[in-house]
Amino acid sequence: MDSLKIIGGQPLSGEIPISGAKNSALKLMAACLLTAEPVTLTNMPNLADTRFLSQLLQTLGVEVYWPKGDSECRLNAENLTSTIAPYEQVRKMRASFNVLGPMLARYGHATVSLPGGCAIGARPVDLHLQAFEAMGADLLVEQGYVKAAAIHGLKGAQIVFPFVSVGATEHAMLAATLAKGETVLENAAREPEIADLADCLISMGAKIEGAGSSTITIQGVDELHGTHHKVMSDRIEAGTYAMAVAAAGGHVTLTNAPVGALSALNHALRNAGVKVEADKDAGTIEIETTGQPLAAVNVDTAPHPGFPTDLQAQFMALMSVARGTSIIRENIFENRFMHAPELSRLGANIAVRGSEAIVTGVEKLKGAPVMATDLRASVSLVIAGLAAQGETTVSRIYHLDRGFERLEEKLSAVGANIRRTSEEDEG
Ligand SMILES: CC(=O)N[C@H]1[C@@H](OP(=O)(O)OP(=O)(O)OC[C@H]2O[C@@H](n3ccc(=O)[nH]c3=O)[C@H](O)[C@@H]2O)O[C@H](CO)[C@@H](O)[C@@H]1O
Ligand SMILES: C=C(OP(=O)(O)O)C(=O)O
Repeated sequence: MDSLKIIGGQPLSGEIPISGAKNSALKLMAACLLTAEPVTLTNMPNLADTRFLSQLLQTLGVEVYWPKGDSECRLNAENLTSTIAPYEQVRKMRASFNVLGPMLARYGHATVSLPGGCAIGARPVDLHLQAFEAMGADLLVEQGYVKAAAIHGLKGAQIVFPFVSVGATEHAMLAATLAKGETVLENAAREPEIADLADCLISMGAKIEGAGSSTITIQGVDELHGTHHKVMSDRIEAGTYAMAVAAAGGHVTLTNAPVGALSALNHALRNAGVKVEADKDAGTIEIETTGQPLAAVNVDTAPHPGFPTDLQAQFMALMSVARGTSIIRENIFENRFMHAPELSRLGANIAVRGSEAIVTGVEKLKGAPVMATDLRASVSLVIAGLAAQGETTVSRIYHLDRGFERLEEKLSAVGANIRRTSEEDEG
């Protein structure tokens, strides 16, 4: 199993290119199931998650042309050979559940295992299922699988989500593109990845209005066609590197950055005393520290445009070295503080009380062996390791490989002392 060895204390300087967004790419890949024509996605991130989904799509009969390391991926779902997505593949990743809606909408039936994903809470799929039922599907949940049928096709519906769900919004939108009549999604998620998915679907012939707002209206069409679509840049990756620079110190420009999608983080970083310059035309975000200690800042995670839960662990690592006490509230997932005890191994002072973490900044963290527990928790340990004195070893980094493309290469290029080791290297 691979680990990362980090010698902290090096300031970072230079440029970090931001990859395509994992959380957008996965739903865009699922969209290929809606059409018999090829869908070509560019700016695709090469990640364990996107490669897993490509394997699942191939199991269903999708022809995938995606050479190793390439950022262009061509998907052709002309002839599906199966509409059953098996447990062994779906359990690995939450977003693989999103193949259900497109297959149900195009073929009138689909059987998909209940999903896996990061262990950050219970993560039921009841809102997804309620949306399909409202669209006329018959559902049976049996032996860990959702069996869905809509023999005469899905029909448009008025769906009011009781709370905001990114996955359910995307899933209902995907299915509604081929339903008969109008679907209105109320209290829809407003994450930038939803607008990216809608843009791609519109370029395939879908009729969608309001994506990016809390009411999305979809007029179903009879069929969709192929398209070329560029995956949006990863705001979580960009935010993570911004915090790595803030924690380690230095001056870095993030290129191909999702300018405009990170306002809650930028606001928090500026309040902490970090210089943040976003240039929309150039697609860059410049991050620079002043040499002064960071100020403690409170954050509450919330659906977009609030502070993203996927940046909460990284912000906790940053606040571990700020001056004063910050309160971090996690409002989206009920079990997303697993990085706190690991950060404490490096000397962080964090008390967790329910959905609140009280972080009292220390002057210096000290390197230690730590273990990654989920994707964003893992990268928070990398950030802390970059800021710490001495050597930190982060083990179980297969979590990191799910969502960060060439992490150690990108960080080394700006001066970080970080390298990947495998058990064989250790002898
Ligand atoms: C692959 C992907 O894009 N993952 C992202 C997506 O996850 P995901 O789409 O799973 O997150 P949701 O927005 O759906 O989850 C929000 C909350 O709603 C709950 N819920 C959700 C659906 C449902 O049917 N019932 C229910 O109770 C969840 O348990 C959670 O507490 O959005 C999250 C919130 O921004 C991010 O942290 C994840 O990185
Ligand atoms: C929680 C995440 O992913 P998933 O929803 O696939 O578990 C994430 O990207 O931070």
